[in-house]
Amino acid sequence: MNGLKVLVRRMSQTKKWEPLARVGILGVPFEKGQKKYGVSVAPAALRCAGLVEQLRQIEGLDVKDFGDVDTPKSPPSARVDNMEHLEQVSACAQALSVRVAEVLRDDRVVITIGGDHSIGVGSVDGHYKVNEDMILIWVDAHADINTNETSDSGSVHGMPVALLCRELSDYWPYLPTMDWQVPRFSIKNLGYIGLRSVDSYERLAIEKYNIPTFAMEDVDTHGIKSSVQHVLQQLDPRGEKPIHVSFDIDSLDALEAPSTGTPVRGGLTLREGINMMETIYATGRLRAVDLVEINPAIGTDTDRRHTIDAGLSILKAALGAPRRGTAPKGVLDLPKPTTA
Ligand SMILES: NC(=[NH2+])NCCC[C@H](N)C(=O)O
Repeated sequence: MNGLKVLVRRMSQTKKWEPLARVGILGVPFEKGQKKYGVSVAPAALRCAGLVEQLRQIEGLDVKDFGDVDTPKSPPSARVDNMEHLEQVSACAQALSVRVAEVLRDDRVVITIGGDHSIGVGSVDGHYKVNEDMILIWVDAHADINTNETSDSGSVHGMPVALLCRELSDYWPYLPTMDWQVPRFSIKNLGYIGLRSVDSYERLAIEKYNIPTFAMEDVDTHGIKSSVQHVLQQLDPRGEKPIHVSFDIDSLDALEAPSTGTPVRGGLTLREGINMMETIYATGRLRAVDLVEINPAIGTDTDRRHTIDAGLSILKAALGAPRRGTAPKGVLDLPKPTTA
């Protein structure tokens, strides 16, 4: 076959991606991956603030709320190998993984509302089961790639990435209760945006595995849009893989999203967050978004409102809400001016 024919055949084989106009929401009221009270009420707080109604306003979007994932009711277990509440974290992630896969198989973009970032183990595991070729963009102030040995806090919300990646599996001891989770996701499919609080061993891991990382200083240099485009390009130059965005609200500057457990100043503006999500939406390949670490129990009423609003804006951008508004369909002109 000549070169042209091969090219034509290859082009016709490449899947044409379009945004999915169907969405499923899952709430995960879980907070045992960190130490502060409150992050488990975020799904209820976001629903109260109009999560479902606001998403339904996006033209053509079919929104289904699948309710909350069952979270473990057992009393908090002891620390295992410097991992607080490992048993609960594991049970929650296992339940979430099953539910995420169900929503994806129903042909919907899955929106997972945490909960703390330890739930990323469940959402990414569930996504991987359906789309083995997925890429993962971890948007966060922190890298969350500690192991039990490198973590100072013992909080599992600082470890989900390390639990997920198969290349890091040798760095873990045997973890009781985690048998269900086989780390098969490859670190080669991971990218970071927004980092500005990275522990020393985390830095080592990022360098060792050459993880495409646009930390805040890189976002300053390149701008948010081309930072996102660079990460996507590095992970998937041909643009053919489904995308999972795990969005920690603390990637936003602490002034924009104050109600969160581990805030860090100097982060993304809400506009940058929105721009990032619009850019990813435009690829047509976004299939899963986690929104985690909103803690409505932290700060004042205004802090809470700003943080929840910021989260809603991020989700709307991820689902194609146009910032410039849409004109009414079939209407050709403005209403007649009323003359006095
Ligand atoms: N998802 C988060 N907010 N993570 C914060 C992690 C903080 C710190 N690196 C730790 O491992 O404890």
